[in-house]
Amino acid sequence: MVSFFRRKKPATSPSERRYSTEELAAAFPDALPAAESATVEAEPAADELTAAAPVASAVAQQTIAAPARVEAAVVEPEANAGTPTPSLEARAAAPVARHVAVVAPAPIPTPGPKPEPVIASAPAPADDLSVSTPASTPASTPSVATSIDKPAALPGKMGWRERLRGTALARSFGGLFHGNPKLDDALLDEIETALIIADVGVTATTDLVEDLRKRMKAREFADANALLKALRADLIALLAPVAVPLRVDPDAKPFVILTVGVNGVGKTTTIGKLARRLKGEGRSLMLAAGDTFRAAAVAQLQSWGERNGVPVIAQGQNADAASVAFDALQAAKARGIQVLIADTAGRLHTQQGLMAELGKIKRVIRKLDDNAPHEVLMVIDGTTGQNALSQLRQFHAAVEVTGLVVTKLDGTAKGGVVFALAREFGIPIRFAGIGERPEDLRVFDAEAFVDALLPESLGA
Ligand SMILES: Nc1nc2c(ncn2[C@@H]2O[C@H](COP(=O)(O)OP(=O)(O)OP(=O)(O)O)[C@@H](O)[C@H]2O)c(=O)[nH]1
Repeated sequence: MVSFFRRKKPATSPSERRYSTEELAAAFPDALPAAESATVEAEPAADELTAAAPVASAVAQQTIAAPARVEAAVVEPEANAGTPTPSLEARAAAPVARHVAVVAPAPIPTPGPKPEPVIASAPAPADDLSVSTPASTPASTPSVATSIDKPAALPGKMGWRERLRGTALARSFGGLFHGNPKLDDALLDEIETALIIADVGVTATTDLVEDLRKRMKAREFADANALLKALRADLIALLAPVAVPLRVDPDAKPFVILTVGVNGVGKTTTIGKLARRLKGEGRSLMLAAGDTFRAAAVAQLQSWGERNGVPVIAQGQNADAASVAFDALQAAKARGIQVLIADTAGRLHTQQGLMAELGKIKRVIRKLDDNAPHEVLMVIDGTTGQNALSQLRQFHAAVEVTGLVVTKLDGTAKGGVVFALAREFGIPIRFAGIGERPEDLRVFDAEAFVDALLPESLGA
């Protein structure tokens, strides 16, 4: 680890690295133009990729204006006004409609011709989850509205590389392996630095680098390219055990997914994307608007549900999140829904009272189903770095997290925290968020992720 303090800079600064059209063509000989490639291997909701149609400017304006309209759509349940909330046991026997506001699904627009791409001048507001397909827009598949100034991710592994190119790890490795470096200790020191700076964590980094050093000394690598291949295999081996996709148990009626995480990590957005994916797989869905702290979060889900034909159970702002989840589960059972996704308010892992509330949500829904929630999905912001580890530790202690979504890996993420999470917890990473568009929620693919961080070969 001492070597971390005595190493030189890569010969080429990662930020200076540019890829020519020829280099890209050579790197991706099989790549099709985005419009032609509608299918992605290992991506169950391949239909989402076609839903990535660029959004027309009119739609963009509608989206930005949406919050006002959405606010009006929040329905306060009449039964709650001035009436004391009955005990959960009493409510278990009572008709669902007394307590909940169910947003009736709107008819699903039929897919039509794609609008011409128009680049919006400004990104969408931070909490803009509402669907960007107003009724007056030429029919196109509704999408969760997010920032609209970025091109859609390209399908398949190429999409990963495109989106993760900006991460610290990808830039460091790009610089390091550019121009056939010598196979020596200095190269290993540089790799060590890159991994530590990218938040892979000291232990994981030391293990990786020392293994490579031993093999180098044993003359296992003919050149730096062989070392790069070995590094790739080691990184994939670290992630492979956690690349376990979410499996919806058809016997769970409904399969309940409880989403948790700290503020602003992308929970509500992820729910929209996930709901879209599950719906695309032909499952019946219901959403529970359990983020009762933030009125906009309730409105986001309601608006999204309305436009996508997905019922949303909501109560007023500041309602008891456990009560919302309970009502939703009761309603989902009554309707024979296959998947219920419950949102929760973002909370800091250090806020003991709020963390305890998560445990309460779990206990309350277990009054209706001993096995619920079937998945406690924690959303982690990939830009958080090592703090993500303490977040997961606390949430896991409170609600026993069963799956992770690491979002914003496309942004200013360093990329390494995914390895640190995998190594320390071994909890399945179900999805990776590599952009703000619906199709950018990808089933986590260890190979695609590692390949997006490493150059394809020396000199690439
Ligand atoms: N670049 C990028 N942005 C993302 C991704 N996922 C979510 N976001 C953005 O993150 C921001 C916050 O998302 P929300 O869904 O509102 O976060 P939240 O966790 O529900 O927030 P709270 O309700 O405050 O806890 C939004 O601007 C999203 O568009 C991703 O994978 N990449």
